[in-house]
Amino acid sequence: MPPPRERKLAIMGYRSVGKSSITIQFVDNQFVESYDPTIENTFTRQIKVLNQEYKLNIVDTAGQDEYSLFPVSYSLDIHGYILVYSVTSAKSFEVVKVIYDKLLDMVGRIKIPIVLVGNKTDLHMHRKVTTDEGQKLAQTWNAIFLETSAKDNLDVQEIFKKVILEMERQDGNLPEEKKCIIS
Ligand SMILES: Nc1nc2c(ncn2[C@@H]2O[C@H](COP(=O)(O)OP(=O)(O)OP(=O)(O)O)[C@@H](O)[C@H]2O)c(=O)[nH]1
Repeated sequence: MPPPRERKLAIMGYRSVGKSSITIQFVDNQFVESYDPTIENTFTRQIKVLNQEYKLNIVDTAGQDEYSLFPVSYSLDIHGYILVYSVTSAKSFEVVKVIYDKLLDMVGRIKIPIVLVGNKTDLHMHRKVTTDEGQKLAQTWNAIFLETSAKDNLDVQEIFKKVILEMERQDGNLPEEKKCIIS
């Protein structure tokens, strides 16, 4: 067995979009209904993707708004980013765009593994951001897009698998997706 590859991820987004809930659902398989604003927490979980073990260190960051300075520490030694908004909050969708722009400025690289996540899909009646809007934004970033519910544990694991695959792809360890096959 090859040794686990250690990778560090940051999960960012506006306040109360479900960053901690996604992380805790992934690490502990549980959902907490109460709201406790995060300052900063780091979680660890090992996960196997394509026969390779990964030790993920996940930095659950404090909620940001459009005026927050992008913390310099989140631009160093982070292998991938999970940018979260809530499908019930148009404001959180606007803020995630601002965070993305700051991220690009700080990191100074065009190619960064990013997964854009629209969380809280279980709250159908309160939806303010359509799937199409999320998908289009991710396309402009060349990022991966997922809608999730941390409450229902819907596609939460997928976020972390996708970010690992994207890291490996950008490192040249996976073949580019074939868009067109001519035989
Ligand atoms: N219905 C529903 N509620 C959710 C979901 N995810 C999170 N919540 C709730 O939303 C509130 C905020 O969740 P957190 O996970 O603390 O959000 P956060 O983004 O970490 O918040 P900050 O630490 O302030 O940045 C809590 O009351 C959660 O229970 C979800 O998928 N569905």
